[in-house]
Amino acid sequence: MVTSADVRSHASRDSCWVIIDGNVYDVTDFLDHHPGGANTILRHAGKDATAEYEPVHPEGTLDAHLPKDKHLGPVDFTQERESEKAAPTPSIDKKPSGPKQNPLSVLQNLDDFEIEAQKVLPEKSWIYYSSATDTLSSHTNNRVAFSKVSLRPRVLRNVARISLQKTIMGFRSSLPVFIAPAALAKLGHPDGELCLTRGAARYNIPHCPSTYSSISHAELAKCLQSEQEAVGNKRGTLFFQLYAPINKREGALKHIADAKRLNFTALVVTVDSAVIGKREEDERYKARLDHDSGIVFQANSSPDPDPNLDRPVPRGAHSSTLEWDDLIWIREAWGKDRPVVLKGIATVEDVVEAAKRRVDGVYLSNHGGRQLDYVPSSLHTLLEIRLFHPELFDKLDIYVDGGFRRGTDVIKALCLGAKAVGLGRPFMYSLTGYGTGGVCRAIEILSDEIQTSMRLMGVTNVDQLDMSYVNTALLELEMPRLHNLRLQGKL
Ligand code: HEM
Ligand SMILES: Cc1cc2nc3c(=O)[nH]c(=O)nc-3n(C[C@H](O)[C@H](O)[C@H](O)COP(=O)(O)O)c2cc1C
Repeated sequence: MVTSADVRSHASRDSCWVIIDGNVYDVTDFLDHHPGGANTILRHAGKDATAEYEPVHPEGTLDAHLPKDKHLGPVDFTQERESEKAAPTPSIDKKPSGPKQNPLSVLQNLDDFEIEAQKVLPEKSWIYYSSATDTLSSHTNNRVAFSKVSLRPRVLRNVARISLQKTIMGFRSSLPVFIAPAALAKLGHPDGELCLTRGAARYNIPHCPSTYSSISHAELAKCLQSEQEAVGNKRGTLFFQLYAPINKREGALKHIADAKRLNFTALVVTVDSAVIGKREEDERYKARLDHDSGIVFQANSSPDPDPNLDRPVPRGAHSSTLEWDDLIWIREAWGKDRPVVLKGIATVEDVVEAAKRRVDGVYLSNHGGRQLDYVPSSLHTLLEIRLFHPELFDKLDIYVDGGFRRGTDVIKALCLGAKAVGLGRPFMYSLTGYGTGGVCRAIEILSDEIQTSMRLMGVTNVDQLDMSYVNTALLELEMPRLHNLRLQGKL
């Protein structure tokens, strides 16, 4: 037993203890390895951190990541007067009761879910879901690109019966759409990612949970299985999104082994996150909390980095040393039978690189505008491939995400050659407050929009969609220019 007075006396960066669920943990050495940042924990140093910890970590996190000798045992309050007990950190982030969410039947499009989510999400969670990097240029590009591609509908065709089925990373999906990896779904609903797995299974589309799922991957696999047993059918599938951890190979191999054991059917390796982007809204909010908790401000990066010093990489929550050659052992560990896809590619050159490696697909993405600023939308990169290296579409499968909100957005990407489209924030917003029902309604709306637009375009099968159905002249104006000749192999 550890007394709560003891816990209170370990409240600094040099010695940091926290209480979680009645047990005391020494997290001093872990501070600089915490993917959510050291200050996130330091704010609770010497206190009860359960209320902050619980909604963002799956069961078993402490057992899996904190060495046993740092589990100091249950906290003993008996030697204290009631008034001295280590109280939970005061809840700094409760949403004052505001307007109620509209019934799901009233919502008409995926943007409506964003409005409803903002009504109920506490400020910190809203910022986490909605924020993007630096000037928001990458984030804005994602939406703006859709307005630069118009549709070219054909008429007088029988469009009564249509098919939306697509094979996505080896899985025959009912829609050309999947749920993109997004961490911490429990911020939006206590069932967290379970809502996404259930919704995806019920509509027979894939769900790709994040490495940082707030529900454990094992629970998601169990959830999928029980959804499938309920209908006596193999509906839905789970893909595994992999961030290579700081200890790269060792950590990644452990994730891959878990993914295989739990029967995840594709491995999606995120490659755009050597460091975490500078999401200013997030950082401003956390800096305010730090200031209020008396944490002394420290700049993120040294103004004069010394390449010879072996220090943790600033903003380096995951491996910053992942390279193309690492794909060899990743493929070996994952095996040949199930697809490996690289997520976070933004240039045609990197698609060429990927095609030389043994990967099954690339997933064009600027991470919803959350990583590097001024990165093109995935629609833009698709067009680059189409113009400069169209043969790549035959060599590997190309998936996309970023700013997709409408059925017509999905159709445009399919016309340019994408196999399927991922959506991140819309599904996080859809589960917020509404749970599984919200996710189901979001999928229904998207499916309805895709079907309606296809019929109005004179198309009965998603595989018929090609460049003849779009006018890309405006977006073509933005293609890299001086670069063109090199891209075409003429320089
Ligand atoms: C021991 C006390 C811990 C506390 C108080 C704590 C608290 C938090 C909080 C509040 C967040 C949300 C993000 C933020 O507000 O910055 C977070 C994120 C996270 N934590 Fe912890 N955590 C603890 C331990 C751990 C452990 C042992 C792990 C295991 C690796 C872990 C992994 C993560 C991950 C992966 C994220 C998500 C990062 C992201 O996507 O931004 N945490 N943590
Ligand atoms: C709240 C949030 C968390 C995310 N977490 C992850 C993650 O853990 N892994 C990852 O590869 N991408 C992550 N992403 C990026 C998404 O997979 C996806 O690329 C992006 O959300 C697509 O843009 P959209 O939100 O406009 O649909 C996250 C995005 C958001 C909004």
